[in-house]
Amino acid sequence: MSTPLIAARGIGIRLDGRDILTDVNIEIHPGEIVTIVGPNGSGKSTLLKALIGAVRLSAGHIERAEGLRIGYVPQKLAIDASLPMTVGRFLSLPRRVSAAAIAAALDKAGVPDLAQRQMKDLSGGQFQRVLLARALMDNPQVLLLDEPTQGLDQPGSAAFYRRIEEVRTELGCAVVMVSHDLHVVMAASDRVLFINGHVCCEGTPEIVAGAPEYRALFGSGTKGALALYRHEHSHDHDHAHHHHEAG
Ligand SMILES: Nc1ncnc2c1ncn2[C@@H]1O[C@H](COP(=O)(O)OP(=O)(O)OP(=O)(O)O)[C@@H](O)[C@H]1O
Repeated sequence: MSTPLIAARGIGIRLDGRDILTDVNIEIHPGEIVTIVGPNGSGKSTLLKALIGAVRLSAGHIERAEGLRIGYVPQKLAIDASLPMTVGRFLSLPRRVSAAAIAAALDKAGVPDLAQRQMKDLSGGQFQRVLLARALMDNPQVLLLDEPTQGLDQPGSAAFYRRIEEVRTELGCAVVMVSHDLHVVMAASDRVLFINGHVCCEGTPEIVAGAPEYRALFGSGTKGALALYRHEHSHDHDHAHHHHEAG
């Protein structure tokens, strides 16, 4: 197996005296799509932030490939509606980039014509695409997305995930995302990590969807959707899957 781009080894995170994550191990390999699922408050966003190095660990460590380029789409980004700012300007923050680089990033995000538009006038779906464009600016080897389709309707989020798969194919980047859109995500992921303060189970979407921990929480309703959306990948994955004791 390839050398991981990011590897978390036995990490723990304690915030305000509470253990949020305990003994989490995760490896991200080039080109794979990994989805993190779990109930509200289970530590998904915290895990993503830890992977980019934005949260202090209370145990374990994280290894990143040297010079690793990371793109990150945060869960929330509030922009003051009274502040006039074009999409192009937004993509030029915090450091100035060329108009060509802006156009290329918007193109990759699937919204080539938005550069002159005002940020405050964008629809929810367009806004998410602009955040994606920003994350793609530096041609990342790993793209991390925290609930990127919240607020989008079903066709909107399906289109977003299709774009993510295309970006993965075009750039060859790994994708790590947190999502509640279980149907679509389970179908588009190579590997799923179900967390609830620790890794409850992980493996292919089929393995996780069939795991008792997953079914207890989300039911078995994704089965039909999986069959519907699941498609053949042109490359092989030989990731081992593990079950961990919950609790
Ligand atoms: N800065 C912080 N200080 C203290 N507690 C925090 C902090 N950030 C997050 N938490 C707590 O950590 C737990 C995990 O939060 P996190 O946002 O990672 O969950 P999540 O799985 O992403 O949830 P959701 O699905 O609701 O977005 C929550 O109980 C949250 O209140």
